Amino acid sequence: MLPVEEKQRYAMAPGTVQGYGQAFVFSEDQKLDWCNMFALGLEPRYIRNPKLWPRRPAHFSETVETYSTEIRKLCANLLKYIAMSLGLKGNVFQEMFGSAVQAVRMNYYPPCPRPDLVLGLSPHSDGSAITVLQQGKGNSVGLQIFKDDKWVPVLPLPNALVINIGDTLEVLTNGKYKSVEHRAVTHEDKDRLSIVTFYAPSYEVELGPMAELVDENNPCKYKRYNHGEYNKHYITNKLEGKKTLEFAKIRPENSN
Ligand SMILES: O=C(O)CCC(=O)C(=O)O
Ligand SMILES: [Fe+2]
Repeated sequence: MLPVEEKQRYAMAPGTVQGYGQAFVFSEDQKLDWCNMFALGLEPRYIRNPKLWPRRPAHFSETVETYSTEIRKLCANLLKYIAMSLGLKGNVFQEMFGSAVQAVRMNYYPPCPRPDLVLGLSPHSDGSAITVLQQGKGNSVGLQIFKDDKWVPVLPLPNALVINIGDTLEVLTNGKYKSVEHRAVTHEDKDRLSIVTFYAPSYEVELGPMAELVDENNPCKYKRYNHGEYNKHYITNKLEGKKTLEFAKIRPENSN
């Protein structure tokens, strides 16, 4: 691990999400999560901030590059099969997304003397279409998903990736695929690392439920919006369950 002074060179500027630090902090009295994040935008190239790419360890950038190229292919493939599972053409998401946005976040959760008092990462759904999450080898259980009104632990399996559905896919599929609310808890004497890739449409794309998935039995639940605006809304609000998806919801009072 790099010394803290070196990590500070890559510090996350307030209101941004790239670099080292804690994202989603908006007030002095907000209870902070027990987590150090390091995040980098990867694709399209213009979202990269080269000043935030650490020079040490020597192979860091190359490793991130190789890993991300493979994960990008995986995301494109998963979306192809998700499209087919909905009876749609395999390439619909690829065509719709344009140059897909890809970012990586490494979350480090140090051991926490009072896991009962503080979360590693507050409950949220991801704003992405899909998220690929890798948990450190031999890590303790930290990730939990909210299912049937309960927090359910996601056991780390050796050599397995966790795939989470994000808000964008919920909107596009008009709720057929639902984004998963999740959080991370801490451990009294074990640390934990997760490496998380977010894959989403290009910022200039206009999104809304796909026409093929809307009919009289499945009325349109979400409005059309610009993905860049949604992303801005997402990163300028604290993590709070699936609250960010409210942005896209058609409210009963203006649904007709
Ligand atoms: O550390 C984890 O397992 C959860 C990370 C996560 O949900 C995120 O980075 O969005
Ligand atoms: Fe997440």
